[in-house]
Amino acid sequence: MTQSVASRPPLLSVNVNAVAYLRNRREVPWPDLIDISRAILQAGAHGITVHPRPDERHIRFSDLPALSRLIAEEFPQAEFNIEGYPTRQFIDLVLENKPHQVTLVPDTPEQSTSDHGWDFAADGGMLLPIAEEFKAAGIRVSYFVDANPSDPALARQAGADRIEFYTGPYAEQTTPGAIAQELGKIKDTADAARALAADGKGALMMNAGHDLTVENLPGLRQAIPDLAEVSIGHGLTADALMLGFPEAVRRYLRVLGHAL
Ligand SMILES: CC(=O)[C@@H](O)[C@H](O)COP(=O)(O)O
Ligand SMILES: NCC(=O)COP(=O)(O)O
Repeated sequence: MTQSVASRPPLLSVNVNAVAYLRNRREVPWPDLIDISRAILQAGAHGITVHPRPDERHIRFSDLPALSRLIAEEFPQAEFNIEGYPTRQFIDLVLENKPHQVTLVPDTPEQSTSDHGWDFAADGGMLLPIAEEFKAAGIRVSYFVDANPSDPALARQAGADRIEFYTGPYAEQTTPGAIAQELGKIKDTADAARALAADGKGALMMNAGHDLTVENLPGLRQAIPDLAEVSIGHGLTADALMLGFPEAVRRYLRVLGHAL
C-alpha cells in the first residue's frame, strides 16, 4: 500500500459490517465473516474495513483478532482499517489488533450510522494525543470529515495522516444541481487538503466513504482524481446479494478504474 496515489485509481476497502449484522440475527456462526472477507480479498479488493460499535450490533470485538490474522497471514499486501469513536476501550482494541489504518469517527453510541464529520474546533485538542498514540504504534490515522475547506488544516493540526470525506450528503442528492453543489464542496475541500503539501509536511491524503455505489462513484472520482481509498459496505453488500461478493467486488473495482 505504498504506491504513489496520483498514479493509480483509488484502492477499494470493503466494509463488512453488514455481513456481521446478518450473522448476528441468529446464534449461528454464518455467514462467516472470515470466509466472506477472504472471498472479497481473493476477488481483488485492497482491504477490509470494520466499524465496531459499543453495542457490538454487527462487528463484535472478538471478530477483530481473526480478521487481523487473515490479512496478515493470507493477504499481506492488503490493508486492515478499523473505524470508530475513540473511547479508551476502542483505542485499546485498535492497539491490540494493529490495523494499518484507524479512521476516527465522531459517532455517539446510539447513532444508527455515521452522519457527520469531526468538529475540530471543539475536539481537535482531545484528538491530537490519541492520534499520537496510534502513530507511535505504527498505525496510520485518518479522520472522518465533512466537505468543509477549513477542515483539512485543522485535521492536520490534530495529527491526521489522512482525511476521509463523509460522502453521505453527496450520495443522497437526486437532482443534477444539488449533486453539483455537493461535489463543488468536496472539490474545494480536496483543494485545501492538497494545498497543505506546501507546508513541508507532505500531502494530506484523501479517503472517502458512506453510501458510495457504482452509480455515484464516477462523479466522486472526477471531483477527487487523486483519491487514495474508498471504503464501501452497504451498497456493495446489496449488490453482492444479487451477484455474489466476488462479482460485486470486481464490479466496483472496474468502476474505480482498476484493470481486471
Ligand atoms: C464511517 C462510515 O461512514 C461507515 O463506517 C459507516 O458508519 C458504517 O457503519 P454502519 O455499518 O454501522 O452504518
Ligand atoms: N468509511 C465508510 C464505510 O466504511 C462504508 O460505509 P457504507 O458504504 O456502509 O455507507
